[in-house]
Amino acid sequence: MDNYSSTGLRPEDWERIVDILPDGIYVTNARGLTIKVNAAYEHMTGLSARQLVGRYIADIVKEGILSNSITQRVIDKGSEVTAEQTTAKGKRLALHGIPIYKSGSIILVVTIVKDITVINELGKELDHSRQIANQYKSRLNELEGSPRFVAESPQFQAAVALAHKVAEVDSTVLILGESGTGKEVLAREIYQKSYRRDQPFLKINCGAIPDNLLESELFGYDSGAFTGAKKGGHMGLFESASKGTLFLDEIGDMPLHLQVKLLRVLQEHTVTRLGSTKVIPINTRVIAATNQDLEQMVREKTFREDLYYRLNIVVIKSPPLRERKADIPSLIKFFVKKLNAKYHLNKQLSPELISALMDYNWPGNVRELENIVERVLVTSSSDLVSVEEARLPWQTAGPAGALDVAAPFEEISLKEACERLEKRMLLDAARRYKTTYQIAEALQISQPSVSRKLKKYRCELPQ
Ligand SMILES: Nc1ncnc2c1ncn2[C@@H]1O[C@H](COP(=O)(O)OP(=O)(O)OP(=O)(O)O)[C@@H](O)[C@H]1O
Repeated sequence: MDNYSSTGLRPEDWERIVDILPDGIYVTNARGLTIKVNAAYEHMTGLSARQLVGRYIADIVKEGILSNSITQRVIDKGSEVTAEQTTAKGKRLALHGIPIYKSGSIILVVTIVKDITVINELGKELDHSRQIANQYKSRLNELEGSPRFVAESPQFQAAVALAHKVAEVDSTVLILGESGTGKEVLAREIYQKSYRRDQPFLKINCGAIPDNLLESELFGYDSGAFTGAKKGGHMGLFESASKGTLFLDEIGDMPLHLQVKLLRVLQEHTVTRLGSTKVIPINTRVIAATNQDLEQMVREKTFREDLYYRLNIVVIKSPPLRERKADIPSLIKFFVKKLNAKYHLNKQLSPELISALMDYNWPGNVRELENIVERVLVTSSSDLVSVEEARLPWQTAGPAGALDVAAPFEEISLKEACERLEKRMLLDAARRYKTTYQIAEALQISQPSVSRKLKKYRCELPQ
């Protein structure tokens, strides 16, 4: 019993089925003699079965009826071949030629033809719409007069100018500065001004995730690289950000063994997934940032010297807010506008409050200012918030025994006031920095004085 009779279908039924398929079908024997073309093929190419069936494909091409033959290539190669062609009427066709074997020899070649004109057009339209959307987005930002950040002081303007300059080239950039000074803002600005702005910007905080996870996040892994590895593997951030930009925040926290791998990626522009030997070329721009003293870390051998020199080519310094107070009023305006919109408020800070904010030395930099403005806006009841209503943390006695400037002067001695202020500043710095050397630098006193004072006030550095 053959297949036809077992399914109850006769050869002419198969012919009909082939003719109602939406894809074009072109069938030849092993020597290229055309056996069958279906109706969809005729429709797509404008050729009739009569012109083709019973004729050798080589002759059809010779006569210029078909421009080239995928069938011939399948016969020559002995395996599947795919190609794209444009017809005389401008239709875009995708062709897939498949050899059918019997006892080790080709008996038939079947070519499936799909009309991809519409898909191509849609793809082009989508790209075009995306481009227009992006243009409108940036135009809208300009028109709304909503800059992405504030750069009023000459110090921060210089950092932004350098960011714009290096945006044009692909070099690796290192951004240095205390926490909360706007290192990420600068990294995003480099990206926004680069030709990579329509590609991804990915960010990872090297200090925030465990070492083994950081490794697979950055470099990816192959299936079977370790127990629990995802089937099919996992693309790392270097690969995902290819053509785009990868921002490596807190680079100083990257463990030494990963620093070696990072250096290799930066030098060779290739990445090798964990558990694999395949070398994958990448085109990822790297921007790194840290608030740590990398030079000191190199001396202490916790940061690789070769990587440091590789990263140290273009360095942008993000200055602390206390060194660029000219930015404070504009930053306040910027945050007030943003937060008013976010919380549907219509509040302003009084000139006295703004001047009190100007007087503070901002150990937590712009992030601290942003947080305080938010707290002041959401906790106050008046539309014009006064200094008293704002209850700024450094002006009210906190649990750490902060100096209460609102308290009547006669209640405490000058010595006590100085000590309270000293303790408060020291506690603040101890929360922010990891070593007594960093605290000394921030407070501009010697390291032995820091150690002595920490002991005096029984402060301990976080482990
Ligand atoms: N010049 C600026 N204009 C407007 N907002 C700013 C500016 N600089 C910083 N900010 C805001 O302050 C906050 C902290 O900035 P950012 O995250 O860039 O600092 P950072 O130096 O990268 O901090 P960290 O070292 O802790 O990662 C963010 O919310 C950011 O939007």
